[in-house]
Amino acid sequence: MDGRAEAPAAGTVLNALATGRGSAFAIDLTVTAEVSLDPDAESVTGTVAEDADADTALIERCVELACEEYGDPALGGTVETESEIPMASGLKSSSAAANATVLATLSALGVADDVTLEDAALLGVRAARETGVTVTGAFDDASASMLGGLTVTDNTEDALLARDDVDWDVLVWTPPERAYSADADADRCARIAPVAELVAELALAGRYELAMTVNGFAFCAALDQPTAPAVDALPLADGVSLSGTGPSHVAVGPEDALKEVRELWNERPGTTLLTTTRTTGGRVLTT
Ligand SMILES: Nc1ncnc2c1ncn2[C@@H]1O[C@H](COP(=O)(O)OP(=O)(O)O)[C@@H](O)[C@H]1O
Ligand SMILES: O=C(O)C1=C[C@@H](OP(=O)(O)O)[C@@H](O)[C@H](O)C1
Repeated sequence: MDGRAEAPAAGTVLNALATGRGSAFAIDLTVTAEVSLDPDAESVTGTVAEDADADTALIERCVELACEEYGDPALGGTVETESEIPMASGLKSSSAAANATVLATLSALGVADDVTLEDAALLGVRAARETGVTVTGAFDDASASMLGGLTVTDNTEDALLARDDVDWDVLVWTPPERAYSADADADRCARIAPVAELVAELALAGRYELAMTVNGFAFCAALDQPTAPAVDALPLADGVSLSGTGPSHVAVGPEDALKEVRELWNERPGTTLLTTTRTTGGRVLTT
């Protein structure tokens, strides 16, 4: 009973830590998960290909919950992820790893076609809450990764408020530091709720690029992240924001403009990457 699946990373339009409402868009960097289920195995053992010391509780819980809900809770086995997404950098590696793992498990159980992508994403959100890797559940990030395109959600109710296809070039700057979302200062984020309300209104009106720019300045202030990368990017890009709780930043706009921003961001420590949005989200792969 084997299954394989992939799911993409995402960038932020609205960070949900202020009000519970969030918005994110899928980008073309992926996590692949391989699951092998075994009735004789006593538990689920996870491995992260790039990092032998990484916390595997999230992906192990995803396999367990998918077996409990759609198969046999007594099943054990293995899960291994292989990822292009830097971990704990604001690019939603946790949501993508959870989504890929849930889909790979459903495929191993032979029920992937019977479960909607939204329900599969909600199972990953449950696993993320249970293993403490999230503050709000991060259904904004999970839905963008699983459904592709751009989503707006209310994470307090795990409700999908809107989904849209966007077709953007995307520049990502990833500093060398890591920032685990579970460690973010949620109380300071809650203080900027009036700005987050405005960002939600802009996003629900389809003014995504302006929404993300306002989000970026506000959350950089709340989370003590630098605003200079946004000031570098703003005259050139259509939108720029701190992604999630950082430290990565994302900018969207015409490719030529993003190449100019890249030259400025390349002077900072870390790496830059030019990619695109993705309208397809999580999917089962052949084993
Ligand atoms: N490739 C992966 N495989 C397994 N688990 C992962 C992977 N990437 C992230 N995670 C889980 O997600 C946690 C990081 O989540 P988080 O701080 O929210 O970062 P991000 O912003 O990248 O989602 C890790 O500690 C780990 O539990
Ligand atoms: O844990 C959470 O509830 C969230 C974490 C943040 O993302 P990162 O995990 O990318 O920092 C944020 O953008 C998201 O809206 C909600």
